[in-house]
Amino acid sequence: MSVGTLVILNGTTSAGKSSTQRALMNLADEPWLAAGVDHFWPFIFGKYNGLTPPADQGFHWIGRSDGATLHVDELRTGPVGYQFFTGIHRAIRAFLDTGFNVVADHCLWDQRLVDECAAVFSGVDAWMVGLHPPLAVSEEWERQRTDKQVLGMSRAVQRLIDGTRVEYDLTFDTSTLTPEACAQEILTAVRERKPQALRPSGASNLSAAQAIHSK
Ligand SMILES: Nc1ncnc2c1ncn2[C@@H]1O[C@H](COP(=O)(O)OP(=O)(O)OP(=O)(O)O)[C@@H](O)[C@H]1O
Repeated sequence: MSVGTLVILNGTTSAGKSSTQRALMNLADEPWLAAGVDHFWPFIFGKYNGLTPPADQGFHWIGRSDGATLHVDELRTGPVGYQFFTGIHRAIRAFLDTGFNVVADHCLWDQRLVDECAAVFSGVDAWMVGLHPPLAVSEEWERQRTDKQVLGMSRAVQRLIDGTRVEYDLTFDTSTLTPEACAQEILTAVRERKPQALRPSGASNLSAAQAIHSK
């Protein structure tokens, strides 16, 4: 059985990742699974994700809640948060190993996550796709959302992503393209060439890969 292809859609919150993911699944001739952060988030949703302990061990949002809306200034990831991401990456790898193609929404807000993806998805055709509308646009989409009452998250996560050394096979300004146009271009690239951006870049990556494969 051959290993499936992976498309990682990396971008801040309200960047258009889920919209592009849905479009890709609809446009593709073969099955693609949506398996990304949004889908696994309910696994940890609760006290390890929020403003107060024990969220400092998971996903610690620095900010305030005024009851209806969470105002976020900063995000910090604790050991439980990193462990959770490792589980997500390995679960995606398990789907790929069954032969499924996977399109994963992700917020690679830490170089450690980028390096871990390079290790876990070693040997997979893994496309790194950046979805980057101007921050003012993702903040406007954030304000308009009815499914989340959170402000400031888009800016906080964008700042973290900007601090990584992630490289991309493709990038899109989702403020100027429809999700369908982005998805079509990704599917064409997947058909016609090989991805190159996600690769181990140092000794720490090698040791991460060795650690994973020796388990
Ligand atoms: N190209 C676009 N044009 C107009 N609105 C868009 C576009 N892409 C996304 N949006 C809007 O922005 C909001 C967030 O989109 P989406 O859920 O796809 O983003 P996301 O990156 O997956 O966000 P999150 O990480 O918070 O789940 C939605 O209300 C969506 O309708």
